[in-house]
Amino acid sequence: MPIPSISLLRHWSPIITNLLLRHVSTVRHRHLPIVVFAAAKPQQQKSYNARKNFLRAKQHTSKEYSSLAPVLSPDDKPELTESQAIGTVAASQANFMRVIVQSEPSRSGVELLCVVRALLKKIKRRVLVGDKVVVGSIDWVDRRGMIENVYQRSTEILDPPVANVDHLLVLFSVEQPKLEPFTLTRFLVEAESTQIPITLALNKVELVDEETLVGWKTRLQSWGYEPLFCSVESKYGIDSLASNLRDQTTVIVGPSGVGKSSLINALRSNPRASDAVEGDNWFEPILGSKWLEDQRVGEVSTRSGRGKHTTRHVSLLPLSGGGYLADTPGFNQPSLMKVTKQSVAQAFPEILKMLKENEHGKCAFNDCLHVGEPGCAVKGDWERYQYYFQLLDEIRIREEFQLRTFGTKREGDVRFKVGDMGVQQAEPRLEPKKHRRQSRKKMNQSILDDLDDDDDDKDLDLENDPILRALRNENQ
Ligand SMILES: Nc1nc2c(ncn2[C@@H]2O[C@H](COP(=O)(O)OP(=O)(O)OP(=O)(O)O)[C@@H](O)[C@H]2O)c(=O)[nH]1
Ligand SMILES: [Zn+2]
Repeated sequence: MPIPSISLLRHWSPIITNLLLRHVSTVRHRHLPIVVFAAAKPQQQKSYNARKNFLRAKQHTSKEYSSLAPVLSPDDKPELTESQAIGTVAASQANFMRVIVQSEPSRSGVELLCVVRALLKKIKRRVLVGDKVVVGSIDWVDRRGMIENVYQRSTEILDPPVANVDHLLVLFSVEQPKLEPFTLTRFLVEAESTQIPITLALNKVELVDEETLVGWKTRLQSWGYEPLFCSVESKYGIDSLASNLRDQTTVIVGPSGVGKSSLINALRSNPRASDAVEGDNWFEPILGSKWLEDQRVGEVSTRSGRGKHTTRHVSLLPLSGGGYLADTPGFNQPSLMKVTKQSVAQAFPEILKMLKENEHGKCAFNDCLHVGEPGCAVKGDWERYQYYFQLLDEIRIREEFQLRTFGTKREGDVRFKVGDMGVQQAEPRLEPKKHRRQSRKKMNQSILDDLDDDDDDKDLDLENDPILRALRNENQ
């Protein structure tokens, strides 16, 4: 069984270049404009940068999985050979992925350093941290393997790119920095728009008196949230947070300085959670693996001053009690890119409650924006109504700008790409479906043709391979 090695990367590069060239010429052929944000007026550019690509999550529908990117369904249990295993991608670095797999027969977790199968790259199937994958060609001694296939994702957030996140922890501090209700609302609206379950926690509670905390609790309850209080400093509330995160993949979201890194470290060294040491989530790391080390709280200021162009590595840190925590506290500026004028109301529990309690269960107009239309079920006597107005206005301005610039206001119609050096680009989606199918057919064929030359696919059962079968089927 060959061990995937760095020499494989050399082998892939002409294929990838070839694909890139093919892609570029397709775009040119259609005379479609590629709009680059840098070309916007300074003011527009600024507001767009500020709204940069934050926490956009996709809830996948089966439609989004074309046969060009076939995935294993969550219930698939492929028969595994001795050199295959199923695992979770815990970190990605350059061309390697660190995958934690269950090794047979001991069933304990083992870290493997993996490359991604060339075919997956060719069909542009991105493997993300958090993905559940099938690893093959495993060398159990050298801890090497190759990612052969990916399972369907339940969710996908894009900044940082993590698959299968099933919990968002929105963390703020009561003081240092002071809890600011509008900023908190922005983060909550962004988090709600992903439709991933949320926990709201307030840190640094040892800095304020009991009365202040009770005040916040009542206030946040009226917003529809049940906040958890904690202090990394005094260890207050860390145990209940730990049990809240158990067995889930959690991303911590919150402004700079509230204590996200500190909390991650505290949770990972929590003695209560470590009762389960060498239990559920224990695995054997590769000697010298650095990605598992503690978050440096000292790195805070460097991180908050992090340039847009810096590459960020995301890793999922296993919690000893079970579950994972994403280690990139990267969400400092909610962009609200995924939120539309019509959907922003869905992110306010107060509005949802008023609609539910209304005798008709809705407003008189289906497209009611709840800004005083006749027959509107949303009444004005609630604290965050002004914030709702403010956000609605901001989103309206963005949608109008998109309409002028891209000829579409739906975020889903514009693709955002982080190009070289992190420059953000947007381009309209390629519209004509027929054309797309045509070129996809050609691409499928060229992938099938290319396969004969691929060393790393030689060991696979090409006849029965699910990905290849799907490509062939589509071309029939
Ligand atoms: N008083 C007090 N300070 C805390 C507490 N938790 C964290 N801190 C301090 O708050 C500062 C910021 O903490 P970090 O964990 O780096 O904050 P962060 O949210 O990761 O910040 P960014 O990395 O900039 O997003 C550090 O000086 C911590 O020591 C707490 O419970 N009480
Ligand atoms: Zn209404």
